[in-house]
Amino acid sequence: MTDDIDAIAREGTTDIYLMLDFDGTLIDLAPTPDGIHVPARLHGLLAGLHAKLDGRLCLVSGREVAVLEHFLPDFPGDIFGAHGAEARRGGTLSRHPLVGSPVVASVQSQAQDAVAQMHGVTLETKDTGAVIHYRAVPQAEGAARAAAETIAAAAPGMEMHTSKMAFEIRPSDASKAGAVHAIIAEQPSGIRPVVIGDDVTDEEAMVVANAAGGFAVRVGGGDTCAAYRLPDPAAVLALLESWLSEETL
Ligand SMILES: O=P(O)(O)OC[C@H]1O[C@H](O[C@H]2O[C@H](CO)[C@@H](O)[C@H](O)[C@H]2O)[C@H](O)[C@@H](O)[C@@H]1O
Repeated sequence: MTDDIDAIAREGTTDIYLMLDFDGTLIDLAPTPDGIHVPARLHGLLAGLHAKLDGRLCLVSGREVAVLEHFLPDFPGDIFGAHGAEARRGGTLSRHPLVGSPVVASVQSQAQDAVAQMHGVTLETKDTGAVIHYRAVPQAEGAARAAAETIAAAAPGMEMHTSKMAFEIRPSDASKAGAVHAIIAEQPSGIRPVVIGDDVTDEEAMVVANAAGGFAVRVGGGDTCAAYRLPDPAAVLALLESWLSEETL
């Protein structure tokens, strides 16, 4: 494991397919999901690198595709959203079969009732499920977890997943690993998948990238299967800038 940004940069861009997480990787975490700040230079950086990589750059995020389109309106690449339960590929959006279902509606309704009982805990709804956030009241973690587990256990086809100061109920067959598998299956041999992420939800994608001959970069702390580590999103942007400015032989 190394946190040497230069060592990662030397991996080069000639044969990589770059898969980027959003929160905590490209942008700093914030008190609320809507409270994030997107650095102005990120837009041009992603567009420039997408072009340099001949399109081999995508987002793989827990956020919904529509939310990512809101924060990154000019992003030209493919977007895997809602932990792989949604995908915008070549401009066409596909969504998990549970979107719009009574199952998801019931999950959201129960989650709304649950957070109403927990002071400071908030609800983020997605068309694929619900997220119970306790960042403002860390002492509510146990109650939030119990509520999310109970709701998920009663929802066919859904599971509870742990995120940063949050518990999400989402389709059990959706994952960031599935997104990486889909990309790899389309690429010619010799292209190395590269996953950069900060959370436990990114680790399953990193495992796939490693197994396919690529590599991963973990942002921040936590156990990881990644070969590299960077301290924060500022370092990730510096890496991307380094890759963008490298001379291709
Ligand atoms: O896969 P990601 O792109 O990293 O998205 C993961 C989740 O990110 C968001 O929640 C996290 O970031 C918030 C803003 O910084 C923070 O307030 C929250 O505590 C974090 O859990 C987003 O709200 C979720 O929907 C994403 O699944």
